[in-house]
Amino acid sequence: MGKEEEHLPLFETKRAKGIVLYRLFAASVFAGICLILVYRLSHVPKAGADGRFGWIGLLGAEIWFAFYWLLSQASRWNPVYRHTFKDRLSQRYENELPGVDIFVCTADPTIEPPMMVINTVLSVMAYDYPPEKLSVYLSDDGGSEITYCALLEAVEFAKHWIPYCKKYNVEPRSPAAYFVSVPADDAVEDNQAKDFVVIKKLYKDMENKIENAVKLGHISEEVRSKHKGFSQWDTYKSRRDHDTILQIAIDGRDPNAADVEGCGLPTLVYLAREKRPQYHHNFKAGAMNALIRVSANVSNGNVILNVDCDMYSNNSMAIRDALCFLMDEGKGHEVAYVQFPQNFDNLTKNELYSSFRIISEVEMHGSDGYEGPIYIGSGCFHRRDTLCGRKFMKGSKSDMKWEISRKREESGIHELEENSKSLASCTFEQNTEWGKEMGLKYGCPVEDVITGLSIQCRGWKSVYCNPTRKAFLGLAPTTLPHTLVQHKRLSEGSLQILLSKYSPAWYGHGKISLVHQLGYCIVCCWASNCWATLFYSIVPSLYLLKGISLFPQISSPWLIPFAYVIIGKYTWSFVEFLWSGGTILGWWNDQRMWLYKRTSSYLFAFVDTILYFLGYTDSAFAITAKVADEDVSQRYEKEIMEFGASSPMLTILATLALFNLYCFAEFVKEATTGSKGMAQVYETMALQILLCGVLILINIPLYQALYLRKDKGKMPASIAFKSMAFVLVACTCFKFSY
Ligand SMILES: O=c1ccn([C@@H]2O[C@H](COP(=O)(O)OP(=O)(O)O[C@H]3O[C@H](CO)[C@@H](O)[C@H](O)[C@H]3O)[C@@H](O)[C@H]2O)c(=O)[nH]1
Ligand SMILES: [Mn+2]
Repeated sequence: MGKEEEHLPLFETKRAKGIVLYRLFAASVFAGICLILVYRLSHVPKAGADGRFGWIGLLGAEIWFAFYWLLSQASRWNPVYRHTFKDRLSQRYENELPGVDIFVCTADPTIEPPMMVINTVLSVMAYDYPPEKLSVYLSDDGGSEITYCALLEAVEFAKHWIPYCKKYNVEPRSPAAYFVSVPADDAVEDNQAKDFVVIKKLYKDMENKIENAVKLGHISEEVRSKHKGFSQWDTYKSRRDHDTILQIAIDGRDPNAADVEGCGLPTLVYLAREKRPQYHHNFKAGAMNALIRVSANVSNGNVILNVDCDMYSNNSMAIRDALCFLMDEGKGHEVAYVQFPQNFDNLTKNELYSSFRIISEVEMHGSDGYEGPIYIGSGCFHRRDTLCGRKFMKGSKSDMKWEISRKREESGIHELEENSKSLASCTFEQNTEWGKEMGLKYGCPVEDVITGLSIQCRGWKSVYCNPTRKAFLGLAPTTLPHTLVQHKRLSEGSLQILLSKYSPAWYGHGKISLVHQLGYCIVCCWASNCWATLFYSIVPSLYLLKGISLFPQISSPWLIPFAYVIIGKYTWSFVEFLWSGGTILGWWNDQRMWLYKRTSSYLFAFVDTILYFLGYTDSAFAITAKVADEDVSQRYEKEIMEFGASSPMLTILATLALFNLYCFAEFVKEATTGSKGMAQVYETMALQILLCGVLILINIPLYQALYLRKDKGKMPASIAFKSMAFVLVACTCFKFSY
C-alpha cells in the first residue's frame, strides 16, 4: 500500500447541486409569506364587523404555517450525500474489523409472526462479515415459546442458508424476500439450479414446522423434549410475569458451530428479559438496554446495530458501509452513529397511506449537512460506548479494533448464560443511570429520537447513509387506522420531547447549532400542526356559507402573494416528490395523508400529551400491525383505502369531509339562485371556493367509503350517521347564530 493511498478517506461527502438556486427560490417564497402576513395585519375587520373572528384565526394559522415553513427550510438548506469506499476499508482493516452486535426486537407473536422475525434474523446473520465477529441477539418481549422454537429451527436452516448466500452472492438475504424475488424456479443460473431447489425445499420444510406450531398455539411435547431450553418456560406465568429466559443458540466461538461447508457461524442469542407486573418494562427502550448489557457480557462488539423484527437486511454490505464512517481516520472519531433510512417492502405503487419518502430522501440529507440525522431506531449503527453515555472529547480517538473478550475465554457457555440472566432482570436498573444517562432513555414513545438528541448534545456527530441498494426493508401499515395510530405515537412522543428536559429548544441550546435545533423542531412540532390545519379546513368553508370573504378579491394586488406562495410551495413539493422517486398519484395521496394525519393523529397526540403532562395519562406504545387479513391485503394491493372499525379519529375525518361537502353544496345553491351575480361571488370568494373544492377533491375516497362501497373496509355506518348529525347541527347553528 502506497503512503498516499493510506490517507485516502473511507468516504466522501457531496453537496447538492443547484443549492443557490433553491435558496433564492426559498427567499422569494419567504417574501411572499411576509406579504401575506402584512395583508392580514393591515386588513383586520373592525370590532363587530362580519368575519373578524375568522380573520384573526386565519392570521394565527398563517403565522404558524409561516413558522413551520421556516423550520422545514432548515432541513433543505444544506443537503449532503455520502459515498463510501468499501474496498479501501477491506484493504486497510479486513483483519482488524470490529465486533458487531445486532439486536432484533420483537414484542408480540401474533402482531409480529415468528416466520417474519426469523427471516429478519437470518438476513442479518448472513451479512458479508467475518462470522466470528458477528453476533445476533433476538429480544422477545412477547416471551413466546413459539418464537423461540422458530429460532431453533432457523439455526438449522442457517447452516445451509448462509453458505448458499455466500456462494452465489445472493441478495436480499432474507430467505422469504429472496424466494419472492426469484420469479420462477428456473430463473436461477444452471449451476445454481440444483442448490436452489434444495435450499427452497429446506425453507419450505422449516416454514411448515413453524406454521404448524403457530396454528397449534403451543409447542408439542415431542419438540419440547428435544431441546432443554424449553424448560425455561416451566415457571412462566404470562408474558408480563416470567423469569429471564436466555439461551445462546449458537456459540460463535465453539469450533463445532459450523455451517454445512465447515465455516464458522455467527453467535446467536435468544433473550426474553424478566417481566413482572409491578415493574414498568419501558417498551423497546427497556428491551434495548437489557440487550446492551447482555451483549456486553457475551460478545461485547464495539458496534451495535438495531433492527425491528420486520426490517430485514436487504443489502449484505451495509455493515461495511457503516464502518467506512466509524473507522475513517480523518472524521470517524466524531461519529457516534450511522443511521440508514427506513424503507418499506410492501408499499403500493402510489403509496396509498404515504411513506417516509420525503423524510428519507430530503430531510435526513438536510440534517446530515449539520450535526447529522436524528436517530430513528431501526437501521442505526451505534458505537457501543457512546450509546452507554460516553462524552465526546476532542483529540481522543476511540479504538474500534477487534479484541477477543476475555471473559468469554474463561467461562463455559452455561456459566455465561447464567451470569448474563441477572443483567436482564427487572431490578438490575434500580438506582442506576440506565434509562437516563446510559443506554436508551425511558419515558418517551420515541425513545430513539430523544436518545439521539442527547448523544448529539454530548458533542457527537452522526451520519446518514442512503446507498442505492436499500439497506433495510420493513413493513408499513396497510390500513388507514393503523397508519393514524402509528403517527399518533410518533407525533406524541416527539411533542413530549419538545416539552421535556431534553427539549431541542432549550437543552440543545449552545450544544448543537441553531439550524440543527430547528431541524429537530420539525419533528417535535408535528403534533402542534393540528390546530392551524383544523382552523384552515373548517373556518373558510364555514364563512363560505355566509358569503363572508376572508381572502383578497381576484382583482386585488394582494392576491399575488397568495397565488405565488400557494403555487410556488406546491409546485416545489410536487417536484421534490417526483425527484425522490415518487409518482404523481403518490404525491396526491401524500397530500391526503398530510391532511388526515394533521386533523386526527396529531390532534389526539396533542391532547394526550397535555393530559400526560397534567398527570392524567401514561404514555403507551401501540405496536404497529405487521400482518393483515387476506381481504384487507387484497384491497391494499388495489389501493382502496381501508377504514374498517369505528374510531374517534375516523369520525373526525368523516365529519370534516362531509362538512366541506355541505358548505360547498349550500354555497352553489345560494350562488345560482341568490341575488348576487355569479361574477361578483367569484370575484370575492375565489380562494375560499378553491380551498373548499380541493378539500372535497382530496376526500373523494372517503365519500366513496361512506356511501358507495359495500366491502368490509368501508366506513362503518355508525360513523356515517354520527358525522352527518354533527355537520347538520353545526351548520344550522352557525347559519342562525349571526
Ligand atoms: O414493548 C415493546 C414494544 C415494541 N418493541 C419493538 O419495537 C419495534 C418497533 O415497534 P413498531 O410497533 O414496529 O413501531 P414503528 O412505528 O414501526 O417503529 C418506529 O418507531 C419506533 C419508535 O420511535 C422505533 O423504535 C422504530 O425503530 C421505528 O421503526 C418492534 O420491533 C417491536 O417489536 C419491543 O421490543 N418492546
Ligand atoms: Mn415497525
